This record gives sequence, C-alpha cells and structure tokens, in this order.
Amino acid sequence: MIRLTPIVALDVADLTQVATLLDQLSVGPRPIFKIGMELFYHYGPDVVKQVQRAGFDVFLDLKLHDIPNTVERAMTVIGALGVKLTTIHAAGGLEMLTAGKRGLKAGARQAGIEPAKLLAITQLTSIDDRILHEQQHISISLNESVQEYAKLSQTAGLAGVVCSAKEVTLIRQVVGPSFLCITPGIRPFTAQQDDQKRVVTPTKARQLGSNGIVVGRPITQVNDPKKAYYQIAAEFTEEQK
Ligand SMILES: O=C(O)c1cc(=O)[nH]c(=O)n1[C@@H]1O[C@H](COP(=O)(O)O)[C@@H](O)[C@H]1O
Repeated sequence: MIRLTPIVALDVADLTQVATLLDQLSVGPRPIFKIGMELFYHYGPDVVKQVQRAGFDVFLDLKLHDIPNTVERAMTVIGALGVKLTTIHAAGGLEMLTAGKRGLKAGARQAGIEPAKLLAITQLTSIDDRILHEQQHISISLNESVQEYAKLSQTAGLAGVVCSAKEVTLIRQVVGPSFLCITPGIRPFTAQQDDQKRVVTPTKARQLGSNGIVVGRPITQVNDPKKAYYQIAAEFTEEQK
C-alpha cells in the first residue's frame, strides 16, 4: 500500500514564512508541501517553483470547480507546473472531472513531464451530517455521499480522493484497495479542532489505512514546527510497537 510522507499545508501569508518552514523541515524524512489558494493567488507559479527548487514535492491544492471547458483549460496550465498532486471538486460531476483529467495530461505532455495525480474532494472535512442536510440540502448521509463521490472519481479515471480518514474503510469497499485516500482533518490529541469537524489523530489515520495525511496548523502554527512535524510523521509512518 502506498503511504506518502506527511503533507504539510503551507497556509501562510508570505514567502518569508514559506522559506522558514522549508528550512525547518528540510532534515530527515521530507514532507510534501501543499500550496493552497492563499499563496497561489498571491504569488502564482513562483511559489511552486520556490518549493520545488528547495527539493520538495508539491501538492497544488486549488480545488477546481467550474464548467468542464474552464476546468480543462486551467488544468492544462497546472499540468505543466510539475506538481505531484492536485485537486478538483467531485461535486462538479463526471464531465468536469474527465475534462480536468484530460487538461492535466495535456499540460504535462506539452511540458514533457509526468502528469500530477488528480484527487477529487469528496466532502470537506469541515462539513458534518448536519451541515450537509440543513445547508446543502443533501438528503443522503455524509458517508454515502463520500462513497458516491469516490465511485464517480474512479469512473472519471482519477487517482484518488480527499476525505476524512474516518471514511477510508467505506471508500475502499466501493473502489478497491489501490485508489488513493488522502486525509486532512488530522489532529494530535493535544491540538484544538479549529474549524474541522471530522478529525482523527495521525495514529488513527494510519490504522484506518490513509495513504497520506494533510496537516496544517498543528505544524505551522505551533512554537516548534519541526518537533511537531517529526512527531506526527513518526505516528503516521511507524508500525505500532
Ligand atoms: O484539499 C484539502 O487539502 C482539504 C480538504 C478537506 O476536506 N479539508 C481540508 O482541511 N483540506 C486542507 O487541509 C488543510 C488542513 O489544515 P489544518 O486544519 O490547519 O490542519 C488545509 O490546507 C485545507 O485546505
């Protein structure tokens, strides 16, 4: 089973903070760095290059969700950036997911590189059953919704999904063992939950079969990011003694 090194979400405001984190986490088992909307809207591809130049793999998380043509064209641009993972919303439907995958491949082909793995967002980890029913007016359960989106993403030829580790077992029942389940909403016992609703510890994520954890504030917003990262990485990657 594929188990990626932990993915650290670079949800910070500027390049100085990026450089500090790259420096702090450059010893030992290196994380994959996730660049999200905040940094990309500010700095564009330059911030991707900065992280790549420092020798790290990049997960570019822009969560595309638009009409198929727009998504395909945007994914063609992303495909040429040389990132390892990128995201799209499963809620956009089969045609949009397929167009996204096609764009990503076309961009990579033009640049002469391997295409990024495309992951579909199922239900954000900040959503729970109550929000799903009362605000999104979706009548099936959150677990069913996540399973349906996983099936749809597999049909579209994606590499995997983003979900809570709580749903990995259910997802594997419908898409098999090799479909990637990348799981944010990770909180060590000592950390506060913040805006996340479906949270698990790094140890639990490993036990539940997560292929990769995404961790932001419990690493980037603490006094000692390096210590926090290595502790979380050890919990996620080491077999239980
Ligand atoms: O796509 C994501 O990475 C993502 C999906 C999801 O359902 N929930 C979620 O929290 N994320 C991202 O994972 C990171 C979690 O950050 P923390 O809550 O600070 O650990 C953020 O960068 C979110 O954008």
